[in-house]
Amino acid sequence: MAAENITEKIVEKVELAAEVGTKVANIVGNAFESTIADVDHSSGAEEDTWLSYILSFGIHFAMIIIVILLKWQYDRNRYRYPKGPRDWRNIKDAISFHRKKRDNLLALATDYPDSCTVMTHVGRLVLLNDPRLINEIFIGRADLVSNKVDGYLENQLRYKEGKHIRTGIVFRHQDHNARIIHKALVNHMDNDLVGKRLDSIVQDQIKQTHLTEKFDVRRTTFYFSVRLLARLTCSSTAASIEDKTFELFEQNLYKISKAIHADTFAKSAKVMLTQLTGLSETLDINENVLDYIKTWIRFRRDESSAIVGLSEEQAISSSAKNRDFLSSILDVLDESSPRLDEDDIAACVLDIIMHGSEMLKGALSWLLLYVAKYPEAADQCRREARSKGYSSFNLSSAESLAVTGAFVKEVLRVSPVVPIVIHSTLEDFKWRNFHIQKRTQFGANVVALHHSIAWIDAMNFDINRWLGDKASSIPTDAYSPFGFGPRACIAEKHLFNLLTGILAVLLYHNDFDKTGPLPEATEGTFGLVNLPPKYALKATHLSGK
Ligand code: HEM
Repeated sequence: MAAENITEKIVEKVELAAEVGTKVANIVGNAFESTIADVDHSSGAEEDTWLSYILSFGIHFAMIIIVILLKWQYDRNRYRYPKGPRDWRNIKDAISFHRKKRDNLLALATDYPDSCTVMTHVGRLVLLNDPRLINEIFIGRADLVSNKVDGYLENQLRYKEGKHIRTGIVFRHQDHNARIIHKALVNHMDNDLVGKRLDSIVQDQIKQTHLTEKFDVRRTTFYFSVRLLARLTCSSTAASIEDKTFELFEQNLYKISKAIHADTFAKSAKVMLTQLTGLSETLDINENVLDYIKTWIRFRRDESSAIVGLSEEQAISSSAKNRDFLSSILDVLDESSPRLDEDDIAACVLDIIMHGSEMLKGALSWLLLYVAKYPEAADQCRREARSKGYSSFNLSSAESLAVTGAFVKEVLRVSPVVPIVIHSTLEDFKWRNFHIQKRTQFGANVVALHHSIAWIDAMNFDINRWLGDKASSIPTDAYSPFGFGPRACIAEKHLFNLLTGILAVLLYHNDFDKTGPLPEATEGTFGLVNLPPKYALKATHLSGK
C-alpha cells in the first residue's frame, strides 16, 4: 500500500515535470518568436536574419527533444511491467529473441516461471509462461486483451479505426462485428458442415492430391489446404478450381505465405520499415487476391437475387447447396454495425482461407515429418486405420482412431503450429502489481506450456502418453494448440478429428519414406507460425488390401 502511494506520488511529480517542461518550451518558444519579430529587418544584415532563424530552429528542436524525453521518463515511471530482458542493456537478448525463438521461449520460461517482459523487433511483449496467468489474461481480461497481433500482411495501419480490420485474423473481439462473425462461423461448422458435406469435400480433396515418387511436403500440403479451404469458404469455386485465374490466386497466396514465413534479419527490418512508412511488398499481391475474392462475392449476390425468381422448392435446394463460410457471413450482414461492406466481407473470406490453409499446411507438414521420423509409431497408426477399414475420410468415426489421434496430439504438443499466441491491449489497465499501457502485446507461451514440468519427460516424442491409463495424467491446462478463450480457433472442436482422419486416410493408402536427411524438429521457421523447413518425401501407393 505504502509502496503504491510512493509510486503514485512519483508519477504525479513526473506528470507535473512533463507539464512544466511543455510550458517552459512554449514560453521560451514564444519569447524567441517575439525576439525575432522585434528585430528591425530593414536595418539588419541578411546574415543576422539567417542566424536568428537557425538559432530559433535549434532552440525549438532542443525543446521538442526535451519534451519527448520528459514524456518518455513520465511513461517509464507511470507504467509497470513484469521484469525481464527488456532494457537497452539486454539489446542482444532482444535481437536473439526473434532469431532463436524456440530456445528463447523455453529459456525464458525457466528463468521467469510466471511472466516476463521482452523487447522484440515489433515492440514490448509481456510473455506469460504460467497457465494460470494465461487464463487470467486471455479469458479473464479478454475484453481488454483481445486485439489480434497478426501483422503478416502489414497493411492494417491503413484502415480506419472502428472498422473490421481487413487482413489477418485480426478483427477486434470487443467489436460487435467480430463477435457476430466468430459466432456465425462456429455455427456454420457445427450445423452445416459436420455430419453433412464436410466428409465428402475433404475426401474429394485427398483424392485429388497426387503424391508422387518424390514430393515437396510443404508445397503439396499447401495446395491441398488452400483448395479445401477455398471450397469450404466459397463452394462455387469448385467449378473454377482448374481455371487460370484460380491458379493465379493460388500462386499469389503462395507468395504471401512465403513472405510471412521468411524469418531473416532482412524481414525483421522490413517489418519495422513498414511500420514507419506504410509501404509493403505484400500489399499489391494482397490487393489482387482481395479483388479476386470480390468477384466471388458479386457472383454469389447475383445468384441470391436469381433465387428470388425461383419456386420455393428450387430456392431451398439452391441455397442449401451453397451453404459455406461466405453464406454464413452474408447471413449476418443485417446484424452488423457498422454495416459490413464488400471490402470487409472479402477480408473475412481471405482471413478464413489464409489462416485455415496456413494452419492446416503447418499441421500436415509436421505430421508427415514425424511419420518419416518415427516409422514404428506411424505403422501402428496405419495398422489401426486398416483394421478399422478407415479408407476414406469420415469426421465422426475418426474419433475411434485412438492411436492416430494420440499421434496427432503428440505432434501438436512438441511442434505447435502457433508457438506463441499474441494479443494486444485495447486500453491502459491495471493487473496484479502492474500498470499496462494501451497497445502492449501479451504472449501466451504455448511452446513452453507444452514442454513444462507438468509433462513427464516433456522433450520426448511419445504417443503412449495419450493412450490407456497414462492419458489420465495429461496436464490439460498445459496443452493448447488452438488458442484460448473467446478468440480461440472457430474450428477448435473438430480439428483433432479432422487431422486424425486425414492422416489415417493418407497412411491407409501410402507408405512414406525419406528421400534424404530429414530436418530436425527444432529447425524451420518460427515466426507467428511454426513450420518445418522445406523437405521432400517419397510416397509408395499401397494395395487396397
Ligand atoms: C491445425 C489447424 C489449425 C490451427 C493450429 C489453428 C489455430 C488457431 C489459433 C491458435 C487461433 C487463435 C489465434 C489468436 O488468438 O491470435 C485460431 C483462430 C482462428 N481460426 Fe484457426 N487453426 C487451425 C485451423 C483453422 C481452420 C481450418 C479454420 C477455418 C475453417 C480456422 C479458422 C480460424 C478463425 C476464423 C480464427 C479467428 C477467431 C477469432 O479471432 O474470433 N482455423 N486458430
